[in-house]
Amino acid sequence: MSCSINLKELTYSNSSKEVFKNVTLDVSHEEKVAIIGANGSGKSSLLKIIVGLMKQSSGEISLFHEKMNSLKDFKIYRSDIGYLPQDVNDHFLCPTVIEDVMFALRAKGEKKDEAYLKACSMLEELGISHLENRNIYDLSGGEQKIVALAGILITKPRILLLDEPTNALDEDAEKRIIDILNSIKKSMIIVSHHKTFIEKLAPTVYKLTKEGLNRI
Ligand SMILES: Nc1ncnc2c1ncn2[C@@H]1O[C@H](COP(=O)(O)OP(=O)(O)OP(=O)(O)O)[C@@H](O)[C@H]1O
Repeated sequence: MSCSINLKELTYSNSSKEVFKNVTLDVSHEEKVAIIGANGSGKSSLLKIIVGLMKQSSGEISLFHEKMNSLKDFKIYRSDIGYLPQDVNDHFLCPTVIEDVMFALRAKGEKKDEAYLKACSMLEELGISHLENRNIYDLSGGEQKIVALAGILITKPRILLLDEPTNALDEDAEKRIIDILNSIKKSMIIVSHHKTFIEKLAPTVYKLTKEGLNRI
């Protein structure tokens, strides 16, 4: 089966310690994989490394069978990867919800009317139409998380890397996110501490420790 993401013996050390080593993982086309692990085990760092925001200490990353040797290589695939950070505070580029969700489509050259209609339908699908004209920085943490997800899903990336997507969400919002993510046929890596969420979404679960990534 074709692989979207291949990680080979990744090691990552920050300024004070080795965070993890021997991380090897293949994520197939349309496969959904969850990563769990203790606080500080390096889950967020691993996602940032896969998306090219941080650099591994050693080891190899391939996206769509292309080896990522430099930032330039990651740039080629930037629009193919939808990355939802754990903390979405710095993620937004526009003041209002609708403008922000439309932003990536407008940047790709889509006409304003078409981008608006697509953004409205995305907000509706995620159950947040009522937030359309709200200032993003007046929203709650959970509301901001869903808006950030809307801005990612609307661009239809080939891979989704989601860091704690249901953190701070209420039960209804979490259920909507599970239904939507289940309906999306894409490769995904989902980092979460939320057991029931993972069980409903990802058949393959790995645990990250400083010794490596092990399937559980
Ligand atoms: N900006 C930073 N500067 C220095 N060290 C950092 C920074 N961010 C994270 N770390 C450290 O790197 C290690 C891995 O952090 P990371 O956030 O990747 O872990 P995590 O598994 O995602 O944790 P959590 O489950 O708490 O979100 C931790 O020891 C953390 O203290």
